[in-house]
Amino acid sequence: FRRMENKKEKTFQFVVMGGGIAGVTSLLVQCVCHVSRTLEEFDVEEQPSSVLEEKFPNLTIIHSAVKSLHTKSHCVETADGRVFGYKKLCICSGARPKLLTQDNPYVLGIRDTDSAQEFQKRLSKAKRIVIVGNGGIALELVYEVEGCEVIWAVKDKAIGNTFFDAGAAQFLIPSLEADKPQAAAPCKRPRYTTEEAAPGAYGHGPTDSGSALGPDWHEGIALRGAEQVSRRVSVEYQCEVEKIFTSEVLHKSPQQTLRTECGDWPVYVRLTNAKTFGCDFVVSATGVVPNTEPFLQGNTFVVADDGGLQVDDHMMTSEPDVYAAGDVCTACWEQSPLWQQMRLWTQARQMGWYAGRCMAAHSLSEPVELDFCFELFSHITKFFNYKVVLLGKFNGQGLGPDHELLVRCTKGQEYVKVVLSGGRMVGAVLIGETDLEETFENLILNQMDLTPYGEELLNPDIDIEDYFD
Ligand SMILES: Cc1cc2nc3c(=O)[nH]c(=O)nc-3n(C[C@H](O)[C@H](O)[C@H](O)COP(=O)(O)OP(=O)(O)OC[C@H]3O[C@@H](n4cnc5c(N)ncnc54)[C@H](O)[C@@H]3O)c2cc1C
Ligand SMILES: NC(=O)C1=CN([C@@H]2O[C@H](COP(=O)(O)OP(=O)(O)OC[C@H]3O[C@@H](n4cnc5c(N)ncnc54)[C@H](OP(=O)(O)O)[C@@H]3O)[C@@H](O)[C@H]2O)C=CC1
Repeated sequence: FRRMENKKEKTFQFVVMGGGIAGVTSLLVQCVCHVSRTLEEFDVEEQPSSVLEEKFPNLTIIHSAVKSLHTKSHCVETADGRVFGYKKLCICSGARPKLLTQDNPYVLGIRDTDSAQEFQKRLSKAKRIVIVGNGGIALELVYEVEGCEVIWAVKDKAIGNTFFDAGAAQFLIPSLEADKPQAAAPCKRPRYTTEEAAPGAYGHGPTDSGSALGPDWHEGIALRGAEQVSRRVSVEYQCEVEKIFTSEVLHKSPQQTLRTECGDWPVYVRLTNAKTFGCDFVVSATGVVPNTEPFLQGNTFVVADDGGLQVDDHMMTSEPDVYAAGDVCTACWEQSPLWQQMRLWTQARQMGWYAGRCMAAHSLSEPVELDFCFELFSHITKFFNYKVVLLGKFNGQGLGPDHELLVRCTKGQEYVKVVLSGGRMVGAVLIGETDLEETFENLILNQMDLTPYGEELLNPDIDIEDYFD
């Protein structure tokens, strides 16, 4: 304790750890709070750290990873050996890909600019890749990759299990078989990217990654393989990876026939459905693990089952004066029946913003209430070139059999699913230009009894927006 006390170079009121969206939002709240207590809005834009420091005289940016945290002496030690004290600390260290196997050069994960560039480089020489996983990254890649055969291995009966049900999957599947529309709509949202990190800025090991890519990351990046084909995806349902082995192993094994069957490839993937595919490399799009390692040793953080730092309704971890936000944390407060955590850009931003507000309020001994954004889960994204809006318990999460579904689907145009519980709307999946999101968001929030409307709720001839206005 005394040794760390003596090593402290400086003690800051607030220390935010991590330069992703959660960290940036959280620290800007600190800066904004010091400039004006009433300022509530700001834009996140990429700027050199010197410009930020000039704009916010109370801000110091340190380009070094945190290698250890000493909660008892309220200080962090950076990879370059410096020690900084804090009054309040917010951990925003994000997450990293949960790879199928570690240290296999043929198994890639995608997280930050570097890993995306590596993927792009390897893809440009590839004729066939295997993508494993059934969530966000896999959904984006199978649609975007061209000029390369894709084998997509999913554990489930339908595609996209983290975002929608089998009905929505069935609606989307034909888009995988059709050609991509030529003139893609231009990206309207600003993309969130990072500057190249200074060499060694993030140390080694799990912390040497940059910030997560986030929405629209593949806009403007050519995801093209070495073949002259357009998109060619084969989905292998209800299977997992049994084994990944290289051609050297194959040469030594008695399974010579396998080589004749599968062709000559640098790496082979054996699936639990007994099929083996040779490929140039494997993309492990199998979720994330929160980056907590450097902070756990010597401290007594309560860690959730998914590996995240548990936080309460003030974004506080179990350690005094330590907050956490974004992918690194797990929301463990009593949640609104219409919200759930998913490791998403929007939630990282909301958590960062709210954590910043809580830190400022606690320092000023002011009360702070759980932010309204945690009342209702909402996510807007794009899959297979369709706008996708997810609201509330969009997949009936945690509702058991006690819920009812209403579905409206027009092939190639829209898929609308409403989840009702006790006659009230608790969730919705809207795919395509449905224009229903605002009305449904209101209906979910006001919990109006919709029993009298029955299936008319999704009658396309009724202007529902007008009706409930
Ligand atoms: C390919 C891809 C596409 C995505 N697309 C979408 C999408 O379309 N929509 C959506 O909502 N979400 C999307 N996401 C998820 C979203 O990007 C993340 O949920 C979000 O960016 C997490 O933000 P964060 O700030 O918590 O973590 P991160 O962005 O991971 O930032 C963590 C930061 O902490 C730093 N760090 C780590 N360890 C240390 C340490 N010891 N010391 C100091 N710094 C450290 C890292 O270098 C990094 O800067 C996508 C993710 C990926 C990978
Ligand atoms: N447009 C968007 O909103 C996007 C969001 N993201 C976010 O980025 C992060 C990383 O994306 P991603 O890696 O796709 O993670 P996701 O959590 O979205 O999906 C991971 C998928 O991999 C499956 N899986 C896990 N382990 C295995 C295994 N051993 N074998 C086979 N399948 C497995 C999971 O199944 P199960 O669920 O059954 O465990 C799940 O289907 C996520 O937080 C995601 O939400 C990424 C891209 C786009």
